[in-house]
Amino acid sequence: MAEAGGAAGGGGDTIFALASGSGRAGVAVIRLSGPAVPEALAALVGGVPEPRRAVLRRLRHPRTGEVLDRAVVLRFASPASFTGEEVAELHVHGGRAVIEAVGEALLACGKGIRPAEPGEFTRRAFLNGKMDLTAAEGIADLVAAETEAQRRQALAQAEGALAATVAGWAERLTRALALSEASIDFADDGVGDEAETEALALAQAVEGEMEAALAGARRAERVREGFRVAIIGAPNAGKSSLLNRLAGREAAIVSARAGTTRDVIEVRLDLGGQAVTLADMAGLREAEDEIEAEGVRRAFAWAERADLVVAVFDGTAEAPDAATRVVVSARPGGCIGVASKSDLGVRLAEVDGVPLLPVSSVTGEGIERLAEALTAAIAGLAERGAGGAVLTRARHVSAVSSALAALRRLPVAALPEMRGEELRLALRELGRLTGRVDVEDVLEVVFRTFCVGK
Ligand SMILES: Nc1nc2c(ncn2[C@@H]2O[C@H](COP(=O)(O)OP(=O)(O)OP(=O)(O)O)[C@@H](O)[C@H]2O)c(=O)[nH]1
Repeated sequence: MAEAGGAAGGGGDTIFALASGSGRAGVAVIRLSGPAVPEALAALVGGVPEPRRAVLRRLRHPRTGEVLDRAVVLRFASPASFTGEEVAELHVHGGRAVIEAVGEALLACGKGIRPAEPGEFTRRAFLNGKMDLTAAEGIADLVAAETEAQRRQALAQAEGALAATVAGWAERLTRALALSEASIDFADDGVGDEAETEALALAQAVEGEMEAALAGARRAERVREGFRVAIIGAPNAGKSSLLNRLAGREAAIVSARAGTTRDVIEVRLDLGGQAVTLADMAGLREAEDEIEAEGVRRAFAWAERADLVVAVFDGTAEAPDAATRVVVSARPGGCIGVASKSDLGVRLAEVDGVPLLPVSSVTGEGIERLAEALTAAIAGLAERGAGGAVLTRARHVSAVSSALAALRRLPVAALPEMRGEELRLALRELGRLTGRVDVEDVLEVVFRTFCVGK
């Protein structure tokens, strides 16, 4: 971390932002970080409180002396703070006017005090060596987490689970590099071969762990972003009605006219603690016009990338429709079959060995069972490949893939010098992952997604 740390973290400015949510609330927390925090506190509350002791103070405008609010003030002295800088929290009453007045008072303190950019607190924490880049990402995910699984995964990452795994890989590869170099130096003494063998063994073990981590990455990414479930079926099969029933609200338009849904309609659900994006789409058939044709194309594309498909067959029909049947047969195991409109009597019980669950969006029959089946299927997907290092983002996957590619080239590298080069390359990729090297180009990508106040 040392390379990225140091004075670069503060940039001299002192920043502030509302750290709690916007909107009326009992308490709002305004957070400050930077060298001018003690002076700002002196100007606002008439003194600099002892670190880590909550004190109740009148908060005054530094120029007019007008009392703005009574606040609980909490100060953290550098470096023992979230950002590593001087930090303070002002717990004020959570009204809009209070928050605005305090913001204005802070600006009136001068001394390079300004509102924070999104993610700037965490960015400073990272630059001051308080956490690595993966932990910073974990914090962003934790703030954004909507479900239990997301919260758990994000917290583990924020607490350094991925960083620890990567550090373990880097340590062994560094040792392999040292051995590899020693083998060049001592080639004549006969110890070279032994060192070389040990270096390769170390690299191979890391290789295996990286492969396992990459295999679990899709699952981790899904936990973070939500699993994708497509509702497919013929026009008028009852897809939109089913989506509305499952979502518990009228998200999609239901109409007796076939071909009503033309674009993909997505709703977010929490199924057993997992975030799920459930999508209703155009009915699969020969489209009657260009717009519908585009809808059908999008439907196929969405369904293809889906983690799970709910195939809706019109339960009152004598035979299953061909297009939906094709999709079902193409996804053995990745499909839940439904016979819709069960209140009108069901004639279809299974399609090509896939049992159909009778469901009625009118009476609600079977909806609970369908939700349970979906929850179990998603839980199964989330379980698959669980454990080990968790690569939650494309950025992680790309860095580990590149490192792995370098390690795979090791055994075929003709010269020991070339092997050293590959090991350095792999280490560099791991450094990018944690933010130890090439920081600037990844910083923007990582912190762009943060909210203000974090
Ligand atoms: N009796 C009964 N009618 C239903 C049920 N589900 C849907 N319908 C009716 O079937 C028709 C089509 O329903 P939708 O939900 O719009 O079907 P869809 O598959 O989304 O249709 P498209 O958007 O055209 O692809 C509407 O008239 C609904 O009222 C059900 O469970 N029972």
